[in-house]
Amino acid sequence: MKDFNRIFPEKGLIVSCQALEHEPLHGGDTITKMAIAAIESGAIGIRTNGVFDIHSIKQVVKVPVIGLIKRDMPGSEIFITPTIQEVIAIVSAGADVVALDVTDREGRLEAVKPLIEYAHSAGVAVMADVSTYEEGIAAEKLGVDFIGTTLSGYTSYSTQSEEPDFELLQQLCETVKVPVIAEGRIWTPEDAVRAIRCGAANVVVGSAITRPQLITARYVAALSTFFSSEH
Ligand SMILES: CC(=O)N[C@H](C=O)[C@@H](O)[C@H](O)[C@H](O)COP(=O)(O)O
Repeated sequence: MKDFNRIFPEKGLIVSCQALEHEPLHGGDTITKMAIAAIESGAIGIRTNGVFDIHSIKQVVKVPVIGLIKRDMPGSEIFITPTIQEVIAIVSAGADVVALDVTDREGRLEAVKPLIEYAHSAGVAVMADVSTYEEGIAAEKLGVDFIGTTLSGYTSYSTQSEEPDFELLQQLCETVKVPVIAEGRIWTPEDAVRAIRCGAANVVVGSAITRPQLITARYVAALSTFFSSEH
């Protein structure tokens, strides 16, 4: 088990900087610049996807980087760091923490064991992205270093909501010994503070800071609602 306090000695904001191929900010050094901007403003860590961005961000920031690789596997719903190949690539790219899916789908709770072992053998911590309380408990038993509420709302059987899953966060914080990271649909500074009040060790914010297309869409939707209600 890694020493969480050594990786993130202070509580604070981790900014998720990610753009998949179909997203407008994908490519070049855009995501690295996002990460630099986040760090300049006080973020204590970065979460990012893919070997290129992990490696490039590690060259220019001193804060810990949580790395993941999203990969579509035919016939599978497991998307975040599905196999050991991705773990090896994330470790080689220099990430301080590997994030991976620890959901109760497709026998994953068994299949993920060698992925966790590999990261630990390389001296790299593991963040378990879970969607339910039971998965969080299972993740702790598997020896992960911290647990994120990342996948709540993204499995068919988890709570579906537009809001962050504060209930899951609170339940996990009250039960597990490993630090719990609040992640998923945190859109306001108030949400972030509420997450810390629930007992979160840190808060990951992604789209609300680094996906301008989604930020823009929220403003456009609010204005459209207003204009349509005028008539
Ligand atoms: C479900 C999934 O694939 N989540 C991904 C995990 O890395 C990212 O796309 C999210 O941006 C990240 O979890 C932060 O969440 P939010 O963008 O809601 O602040």
